[in-house]
Amino acid sequence: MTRIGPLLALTLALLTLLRQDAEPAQHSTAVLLIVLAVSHWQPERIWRLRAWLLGSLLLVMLLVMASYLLPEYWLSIAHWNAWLSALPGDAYRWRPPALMTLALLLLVASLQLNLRLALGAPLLLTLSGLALLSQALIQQWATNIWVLDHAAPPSLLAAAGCLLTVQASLLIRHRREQLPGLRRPLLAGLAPGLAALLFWHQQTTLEDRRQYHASAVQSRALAADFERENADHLAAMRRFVSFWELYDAPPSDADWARQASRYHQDYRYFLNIAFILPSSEIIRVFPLAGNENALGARLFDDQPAGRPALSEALIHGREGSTGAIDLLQGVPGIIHYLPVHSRTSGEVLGATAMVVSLPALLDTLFDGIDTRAQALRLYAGEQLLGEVGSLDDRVNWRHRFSIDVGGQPLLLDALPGRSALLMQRARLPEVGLLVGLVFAYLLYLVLFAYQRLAGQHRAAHHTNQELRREVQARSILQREVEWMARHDELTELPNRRLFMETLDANAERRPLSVLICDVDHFKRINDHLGHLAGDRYLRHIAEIGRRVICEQDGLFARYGGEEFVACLPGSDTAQAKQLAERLRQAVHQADLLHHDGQRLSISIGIATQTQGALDIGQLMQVADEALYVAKAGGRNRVVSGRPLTLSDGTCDPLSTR
Ligand SMILES: Nc1nc2c(ncn2[C@@H]2O[C@H](COP(=O)(O)OP(=O)(O)OP(=O)(O)O)[C@@H](O)[C@H]2O)c(=O)[nH]1
Repeated sequence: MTRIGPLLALTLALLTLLRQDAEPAQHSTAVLLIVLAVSHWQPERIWRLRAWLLGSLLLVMLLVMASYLLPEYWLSIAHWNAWLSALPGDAYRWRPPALMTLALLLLVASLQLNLRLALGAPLLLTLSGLALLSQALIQQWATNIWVLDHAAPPSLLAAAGCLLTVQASLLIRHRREQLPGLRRPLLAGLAPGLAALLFWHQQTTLEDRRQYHASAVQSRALAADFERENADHLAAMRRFVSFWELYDAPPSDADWARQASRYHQDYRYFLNIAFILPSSEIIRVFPLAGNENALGARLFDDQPAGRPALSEALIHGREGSTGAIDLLQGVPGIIHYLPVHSRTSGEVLGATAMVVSLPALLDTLFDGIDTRAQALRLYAGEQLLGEVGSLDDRVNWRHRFSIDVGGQPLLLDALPGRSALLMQRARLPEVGLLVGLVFAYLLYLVLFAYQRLAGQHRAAHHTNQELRREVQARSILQREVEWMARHDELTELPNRRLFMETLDANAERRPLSVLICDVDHFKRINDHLGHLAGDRYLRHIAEIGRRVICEQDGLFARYGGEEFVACLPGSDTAQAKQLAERLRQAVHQADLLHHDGQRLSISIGIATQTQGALDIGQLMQVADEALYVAKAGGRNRVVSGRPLTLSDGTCDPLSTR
């Protein structure tokens, strides 16, 4: 599609360009499409050509859009025409329709933006599609009272559609992974874009109707002027006739000339004012100059077209009017015949003829009318009686009015000129459309940026959470490691290290006792009941030790293997012995049996320091010796250690009491 599309668009545009009957606006649109189609190829060596083509296109289309937007009093159509005088015809007629210009402008812009999502290319393409679609739909709903051409022909719409499809497929192919995130900004941008298009359509239709009705009213006023002028000169001629009725005889030459000249002055379009005898002979005519051939003419014979009207006046004594006929003077005109009755006898003395030259009447009426604003044509039936104004560049409107001229119907056609209508035309529809589209574009950009930022924020938040979880896991691990460094995993008691640290921490405390407890014949438990049972026994002893020792604010720890130790700050030998005894008994009474049913027991050695500097090594050694004594003494007993030797060489006298 990316190769065939531009080729197809190029062909369609070329075919339109070659059509003889195409409007100038179609030619210019076709040229723009051809340049745009060529810009879709990306010649590797001459990539600058493409940038140059697109830049020029953008400039041209911005100028065209400006011509739709700028108020007439800022930059008049005459100015545009003067600048573009090199183009044949009226430059305004070369201007592509507004929606087509917009659709192409959006296509060029999205190509210039390299179809980047962050710069709004998807929205531009969608809006361009909407502009093309609405043109196709407008053609269906055409009201035929457009001032501006709103729709390009189907071939050009199809060409633009091809280029749009090419760009859309390129965008989908290259930015596929980012498309799912586009939904929200695209829909949000489309809503005001669509509203702007609808607003434009509604406003432009209203403006067309307003201009149509305004020009119809203007033309109707002209028709009314025409009828009024006709009624005025008839009324004047009736006054003229009543003067001759007072005269009661055919007028003399001098009198006729004097009276008729006044009326002729007021109504310049009277070719002449004549007096006709009942025999239809013209005996008086004013002005004589130019009407010499009329004087003496017998109208029944010489102007048969006017005979019925003249008979009305001369035979029946009523006003008669010829309608539009060819006059003796060789121009189209209307003759009104008004009978002149004798004041005394009432007989018809003759008739006054008022010969109206239609071209002169039209000149009088249309004097001062802007012939660029409208062309006027006057018909009698199918016969064209006169016209003013050029018929070039007219909109497709015709206001037709029937005018009663002395009982004869004439038709007045008013054909409004396009450039005058453009001058009076409001720019609101196009301005509204542009403002709406700019708003839609900005909304897209804001939402797109917001969505992208929100995505980045979510990713950062996710990473943060991961990091926090990692830190938590590591700190738990750290605590576990720290705990394990100071505790025994099997019994969960403090281990040897924590025991030593506790002793260090209580180095100043006196008295200070330690117990070393050893399970009696534990090997037998392992051997006969298995290591798992041995472990369970150790955990049970640990539980008993923790309960008993911690009650006295002491620390019960596993020293290693089946050996436990207790640190009893503030306990003298007696208190330590009492506690050790309670511990021993508690273990002995627990439900811990050897395989042969004998109760499990422990032996405990005690060492107490009541004064002097703490010597942990000696303290532990004394307790160990006491344990040895307890073992040697038959086990399941508590033995206090020997007195400790202080650093000054004296004995700790209270250490065994
Ligand atoms: N199940 C188990 N056994 C252990 C553990 N640590 C040490 N032991 C066992 O404890 C036993 C200690 O035995 P010995 O040192 O010979 O002493 P004993 O059998 O308790 O006899 P006396 O101390 O002389 O009363 C050994 O069989 C070790 O394998 C442990 O964590 N779990």
